[in-house]
Amino acid sequence: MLIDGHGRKVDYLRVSVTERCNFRCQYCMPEKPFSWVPRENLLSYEDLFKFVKVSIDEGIRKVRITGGEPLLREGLENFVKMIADYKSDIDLALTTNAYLLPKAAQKLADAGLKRINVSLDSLNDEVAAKIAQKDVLKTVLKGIQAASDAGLKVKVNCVPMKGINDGELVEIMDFCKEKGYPIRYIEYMENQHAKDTAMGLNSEEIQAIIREKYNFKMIEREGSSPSQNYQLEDGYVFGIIEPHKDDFCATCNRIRLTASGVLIPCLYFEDAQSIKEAIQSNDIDKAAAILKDVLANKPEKNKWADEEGNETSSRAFYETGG
Ligand SMILES: Nc1nc2c(ncn2[C@@H]2O[C@H](COP(=O)(O)OP(=O)(O)OP(=O)(O)O)[C@@H](O)[C@H]2O)c(=O)[nH]1
Ligand SMILES: C[S@@+](CC[C@H](N)C(=O)[O-])C[C@H]1O[C@@H](n2cnc3c(N)ncnc32)[C@H](O)[C@@H]1O
Ligand code: SF4
Ligand code: SF4
Repeated sequence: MLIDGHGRKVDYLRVSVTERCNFRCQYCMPEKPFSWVPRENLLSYEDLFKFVKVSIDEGIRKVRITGGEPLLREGLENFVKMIADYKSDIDLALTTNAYLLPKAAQKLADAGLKRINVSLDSLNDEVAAKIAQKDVLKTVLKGIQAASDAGLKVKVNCVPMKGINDGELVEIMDFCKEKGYPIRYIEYMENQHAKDTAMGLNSEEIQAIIREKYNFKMIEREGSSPSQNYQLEDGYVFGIIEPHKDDFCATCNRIRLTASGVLIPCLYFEDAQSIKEAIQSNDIDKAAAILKDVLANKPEKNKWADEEGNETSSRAFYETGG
């Protein structure tokens, strides 16, 4: 079992396979980042898998593949298969913008992927294009349907932004409700890579908008998910990811590995250590020791809602995988 320096059990590894992306979401990477990690600095799938194996052996029970846009990296289904074949009862999932799912969904399901979380910020062509800075909506909707048709369990992520998509939060929920997908609204997290004008809605503001149409109550959190869940009177469950709440980090069970082998203890903080050399020299004991050291130094919480005001993170979401 893996326990961090604050006594929290850590059983969830998020692995970013690339920082590149085919979208430029305003809240994540509005301009093309000026220096992508060169391809030769990326860990191969075999090396990423070696670390996933170490983590599973040490107590990780949930692995999420993310990015950048993970489907941009060729052969992702091979990586999925390596993990699924190693331990079939791992909660293995993917977070994607869905654009490349029409072709990839069935291959991923065949390789052993169980579920998928997709980003859907708007159901309006122009608004979706404004957020992603590309005409994406039709293909995204096809991708989500392809995932569902391939038997993957789908959840939808939506980042509400003031003056951009806040007028359609209920409509997006109704779409998800009809399709049977749980939706989670994510509070925008301040960071230095987002568009300067980006402004998110907090949980209370999101709830007030939903309450204009639906009554709902707060319910228990589901397993190790970061989402606080709420239930409508007809039983439909939606979630809000509320990192600005004081107790959000109290139940943190997550650690992140980047595509170049940097192990990041927290989405928010700078401190991180590389497992690249240990993995590439097959020094498994050293990789396990780095994992434990990073966990021992995992910070207690973020400072997005510090007393002195929101503190902005220099961490890029496209690099850490969100
Ligand atoms: N601050 C913070 N935000 C997080 C954390 N984990 C997830 N999030 C936010 O929630 C977003 C959605 O997460 P997903 O990639 O869908 O994964 P998940 O919510 O853990 O997935 P489930 O297991 O299906 O609940 C992330 O991209 C982040 O924006 C966390 O540890 N800290
Ligand atoms: C970094 S993306 C990577 C996976 C994939 N490209 C996608 O968009 O689903 C993972 C998640 O991070 C979320 N995200 C990115 N920037 C964010 C921000 N500033 N605040 C809150 N969530 C953010 C996205 O909405 C998405 O759900
Ligand atoms: S949120 Fe995902 S899709 Fe949007 S720019 Fe970031 S990595 Fe790309
Ligand atoms: S901000 Fe850091 S400590 Fe808090 S939940 Fe996210 S990863 Fe965990």
